[in-house]
Amino acid sequence: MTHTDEIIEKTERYGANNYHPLPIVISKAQGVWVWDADGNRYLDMLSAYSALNQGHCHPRLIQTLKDQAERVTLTSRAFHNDQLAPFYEKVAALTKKEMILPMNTGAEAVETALKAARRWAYDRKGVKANQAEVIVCHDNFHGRTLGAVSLSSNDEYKRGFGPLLPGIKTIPYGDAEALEAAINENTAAFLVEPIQGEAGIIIPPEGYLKQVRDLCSKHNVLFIADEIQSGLGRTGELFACDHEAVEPDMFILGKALGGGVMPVSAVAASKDVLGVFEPGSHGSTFGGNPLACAVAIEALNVLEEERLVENAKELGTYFMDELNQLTHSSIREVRGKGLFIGIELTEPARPFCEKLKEKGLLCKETHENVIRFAPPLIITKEELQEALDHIRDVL
Ligand SMILES: Cc1ncc(COP(=O)(O)O)c(CNc2cccc(C(=O)O)c2)c1O
Repeated sequence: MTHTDEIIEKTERYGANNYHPLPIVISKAQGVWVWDADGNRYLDMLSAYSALNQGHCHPRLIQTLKDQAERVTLTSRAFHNDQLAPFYEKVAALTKKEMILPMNTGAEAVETALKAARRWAYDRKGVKANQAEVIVCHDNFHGRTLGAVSLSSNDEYKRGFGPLLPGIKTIPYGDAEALEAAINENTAAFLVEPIQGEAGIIIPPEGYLKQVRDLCSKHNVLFIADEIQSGLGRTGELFACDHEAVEPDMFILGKALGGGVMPVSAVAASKDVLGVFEPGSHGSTFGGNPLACAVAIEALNVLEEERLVENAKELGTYFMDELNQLTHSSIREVRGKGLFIGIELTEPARPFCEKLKEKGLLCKETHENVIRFAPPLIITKEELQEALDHIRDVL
């Protein structure tokens, strides 16, 4: 039995069966590369679903982690710490928002956004108590907590977890008319992924985000952009909303905000929105901890100073052009923006992901028949060409 086999056997013996991972055990990682327990090297084309935009174990992030870990790691919010204010300042400048609320996971930030939107509806918009509604899109993915799965249209995410949150309306993605029809005087917010990730890299029609912006302004509804997966350079712009020069009322950030080193998420909005929270109304033990904040500040510095957004735009265009020349009969569509790309097949994608793994390329199927490619944004053209060599062998 190999070391890989031993690890997988123990995982299956003790671990809850809530994932179906590829049969690979990663024991080392650096940049775009990972190594399995038996010393085989792979090109990571998934980036932990866009949490590793800066690449694995970025030296600047590891050094920041070590330095901060020797100073202070956690204070709770019962006291100030010297990393939180600089984190606030950095994220506020990045999002052009007045106020930030720090959390840890993406789902926690989504829950925060839902609470802020509902309270804003009651305290600022005058919606009657417990009547606030939030509009979301079919095939959304906003996390696995009970509030987040209440938003989902996917039964496998919801079965057996009821009763779920009331006050949720679901409309087709990309349909601005459906949004206007769903809005009423109780609508607090429209929560949307500017590009849907887990649905299979679904890009809305050109102009959709601008229509959303105009409708939400017209009807005094909060436009909340969940940029946890699409943000921080992934699509070739800083935020996916930037493709249409649209400013949402609220950004939800996560994943690469922590540089793939620490769980860090945040909600960014105006004082009018995030000012609805008063002491004791919301919080988190680890939210805004100094270790996470120090790493997040450096993760954003790396994003800017290593020009990762520009790299994603330039290499994303190259990658898409090359993928569009594939001729495999099972390819239905190649779609994406920047280095956020999906190949939709006419058959299950899993076997192709397993073949690519055998070639030394790691990716994962999403929604059964889509292969998603989302490499770290530090990837070079030469590394992308190596990935393309493997992809051409399989597709
Ligand atoms: C758009 C979006 N919003 C919220 C979340 C939730 O973030 P957290 O996972 O940090 O709570 C995501 C997460 N995206 C995502 C993608 C693929 C797998 C998984 C998984 O739960 O294993 C999660 C996401 O892609």
